[in-house]
Amino acid sequence: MDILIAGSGAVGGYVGHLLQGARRDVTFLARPASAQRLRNEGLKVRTADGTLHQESVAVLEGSTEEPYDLVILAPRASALPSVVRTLVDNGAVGAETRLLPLLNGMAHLDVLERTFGSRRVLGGAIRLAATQHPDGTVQVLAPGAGLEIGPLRYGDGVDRFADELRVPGLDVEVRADIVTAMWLKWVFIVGTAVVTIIGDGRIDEIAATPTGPELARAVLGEVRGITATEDVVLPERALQALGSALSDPSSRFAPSLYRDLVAGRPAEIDILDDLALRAENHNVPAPLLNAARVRLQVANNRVTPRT
Ligand SMILES: NC(=O)C1=CN([C@@H]2O[C@H](COP(=O)(O)OP(=O)(O)OC[C@H]3O[C@@H](n4cnc5c(N)ncnc54)[C@H](OP(=O)(O)O)[C@@H]3O)[C@@H](O)[C@H]2O)C=CC1
Ligand SMILES: CC(C)(CO)C(=O)C(=O)O
Repeated sequence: MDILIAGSGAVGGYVGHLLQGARRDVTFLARPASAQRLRNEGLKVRTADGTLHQESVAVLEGSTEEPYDLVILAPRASALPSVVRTLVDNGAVGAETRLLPLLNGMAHLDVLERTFGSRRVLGGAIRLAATQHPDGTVQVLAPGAGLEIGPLRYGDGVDRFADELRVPGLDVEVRADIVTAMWLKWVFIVGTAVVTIIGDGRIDEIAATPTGPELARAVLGEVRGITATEDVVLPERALQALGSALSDPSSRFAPSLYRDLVAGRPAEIDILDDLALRAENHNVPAPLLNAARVRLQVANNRVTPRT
């Protein structure tokens, strides 16, 4: 199966490394500077045990003669439009190609379905903690990666792709309710981001303060209020688990949005913006979500000044 991975950053790079390690046929779609670096230096991945893996990888140049069987999308939300344009222009997506987006959030699904048609788009959510250093090295921060994949509107062939992606290091689960799984992952990242951005610390540090648990409860309340107006039913058990995760005194967790904020890197604020927009559209108050957005936007404006 020919697999194209669009984006060679933390997610795309690590998934590509795992797939290539299991001899899957992987090619990267990258912007010119990253493509050049991949060709010159190979893909560099430092796994959670500290080992640096450096391996040569195939990089797509120009257009392709044959469409790919599977295109894995791993850019940040802001880069999706340019990735989509490239995929349309270079012929990588054919009638039988399936697209598997691994972005956080849900907004990308509309873009992909509108551009490529619903039949080609699968649902996906990846759990991993990784980041990309300025020299291109993908740094895996914690061992283990889990991928949930499932049909969005059309169920044909998901198992075939799941089997291809089931490689050592990537725990793949097929979910009939992938939309719910994607929502749960989204509210997990939003909830943990709002708590850690406002509290300015890891979950355990915030939980240890007198009013940390109250902040966690208030954030959960906001998330409940927003999701209650959406076309998705999130299981009560899962929402309770989110509540526990937001106030777990033993959790050293901080999501990538907070890690980026602390490291002075541009953070993927779109993940919060999309949920805030849904709240606004349904007149649901979201003061904590909006407070976190202010802090993140101010920080983003400093590192990526508007032109
Ligand atoms: N990091 C994590 O632990 C997790 C992230 N996610 C989600 O996965 C998505 C990707 O995140 P992450 O991997 O961290 O982001 P990174 O910033 O590490 O990687 C994004 C990659 O996309 C590339 N890119 C940008 N524009 C294009 C383009 N036009 N064509 C091809 N490639 C392009 C960038 O290349 P360039 O070097 O040229 O800028 C970069 O390599 C996000 O939605 C994130 O929320 C989900 C789970 C965990
Ligand atoms: C929540 C988590 C760690 C799951 O992979 C994530 O997506 C992120 O921090 O960006």
